[in-house]
Amino acid sequence: MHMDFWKMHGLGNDFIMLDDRDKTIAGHTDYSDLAVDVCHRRFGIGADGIILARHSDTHDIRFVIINSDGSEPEMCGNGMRCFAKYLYENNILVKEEMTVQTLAGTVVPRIEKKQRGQVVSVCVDMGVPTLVPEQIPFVHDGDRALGEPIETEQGIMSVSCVSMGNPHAVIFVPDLSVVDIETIGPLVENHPRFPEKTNVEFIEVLSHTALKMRVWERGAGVTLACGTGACAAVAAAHLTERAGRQVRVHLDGGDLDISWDESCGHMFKTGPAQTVFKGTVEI
Ligand SMILES: N[C@@H](CCC[C@H](N)C(=O)O)C(=O)O
Repeated sequence: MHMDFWKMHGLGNDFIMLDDRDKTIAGHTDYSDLAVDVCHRRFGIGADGIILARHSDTHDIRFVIINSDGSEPEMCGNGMRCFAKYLYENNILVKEEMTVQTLAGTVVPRIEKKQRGQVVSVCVDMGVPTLVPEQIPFVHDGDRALGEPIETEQGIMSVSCVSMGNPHAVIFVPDLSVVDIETIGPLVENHPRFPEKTNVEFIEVLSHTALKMRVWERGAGVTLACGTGACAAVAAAHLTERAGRQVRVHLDGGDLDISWDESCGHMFKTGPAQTVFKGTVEI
């Protein structure tokens, strides 16, 4: 079977976008195996994950993401901006604002900027960050979520556990350039206190309005950016009085603007979405 795809990225966090509204891909392959195969950087197309557009009975559309290791997370912030652009430019959903069903609940991307009919920037209502144990699977030591000490073979570190629908462990560091992400990232991701594993964000606070972040993603390893992670980092930074509510997060792949609305409690994330190439692959 031939499968059409768009290869897209949001700040270098890259995805293979698939239109699976009629579930034509099902029956031809297992989705988890498909993700592992096509995301492979040498034997496949290469990506951090695949994203499927599916029919929804309750929302404009349903969003499904599968990490490059075949696991299915609840949400993806950078992928959501690509998703809105993919739907809009493919005439699947020509709406400036759309309601999207995800495993993390309803997410609302709004197309911010277009150039010559093409979407270049999207603002996503990412919902409300939470620290409650039911939302962020973490074996709590007491009732803290911020600055929780966990022990790894690299020593004791303080993690702030934030859910954006998917789990995040935010670690504040004085100097990001000396952090060994490839070693510490997987130790925290797979730490027994995170029964569903976790994404791990390393944050250097630059000012009250700017954070520098590098990320180790659950199911994908080091990526150039993570949208849900940037929101989790701003939540943790604000709640610990390290930052305000309007913050620019500098990532390896570029910048995201995060705004945490005080009245509704929602986080809004604005950034670019880009198409790399379009193609067809045999599965
Ligand atoms: N890169 C994404 C997050 C993708 C899912 C994550 N790896 C997980 O397993 O939760 C983002 O931009 O949010």
